Amino acid sequence: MTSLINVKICGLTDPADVPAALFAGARYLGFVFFEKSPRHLTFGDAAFMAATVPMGVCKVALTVNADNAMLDALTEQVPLDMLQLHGSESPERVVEVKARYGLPVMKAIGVAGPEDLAQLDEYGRVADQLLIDAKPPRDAVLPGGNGLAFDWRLIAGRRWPIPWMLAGGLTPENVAEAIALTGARQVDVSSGVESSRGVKDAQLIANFCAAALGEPAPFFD
Ligand SMILES: O=C(O)c1ccccc1N[C@@H]1O[C@H](COP(=O)(O)O)[C@@H](O)[C@H]1O
Repeated sequence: MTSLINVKICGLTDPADVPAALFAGARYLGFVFFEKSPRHLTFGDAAFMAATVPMGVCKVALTVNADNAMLDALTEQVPLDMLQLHGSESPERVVEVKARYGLPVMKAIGVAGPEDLAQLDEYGRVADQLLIDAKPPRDAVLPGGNGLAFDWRLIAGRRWPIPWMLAGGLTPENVAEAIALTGARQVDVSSGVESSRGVKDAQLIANFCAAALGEPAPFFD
């Protein structure tokens, strides 16, 4: 039976992370292009990993306030299926990026309180998907990928104009509850499937996907 939940494993750093995520059932793989991140990839390393991803699995490039020169080089050198904009890109910039690269755009929105929810409708008019993440602390180096959750009750029962993903502090232990509470059909994880910062763990990836998909987790010896 096909599961109704799509999982994105974000921040792959090792070529072995690709088969680990595919075997676990991930439908989206995220590659980070942000130098301050421990998951940052060179275009060459990302192209090598992306070449091993079968058709039908979405290869997502995560960027933060990237300019056209950076995105030109990225899209020329790495085969991609989607751009994830995880900075303070305006709705106008989302429109511009979509038109310039011809790729679907997923806009990340940081949520901490009810005052952050108005942007969901605004970006819902221009993006192809929304990614709802915890708003980073004021002094955070990274605008995401911090392993922080937000109060999921803020978005429970919401009507969404376009497809969306839930992210932020998800783990194998809490993802089923997060799905049940928010009604998310897509979930995104980075820190929660790492053995140390920036290092993905095949068992944790399998546990996360199994928990999201409502299946028993395989055990790797
Ligand atoms: O993962 C990163 O290093 C990163 C860097 C800059 C912006 C976003 C980043 N990650 C995204 O944040 C979500 C949530 O991460 P976490 O599970 O809470 O660690 C992640 O899935 C990425 O989409």
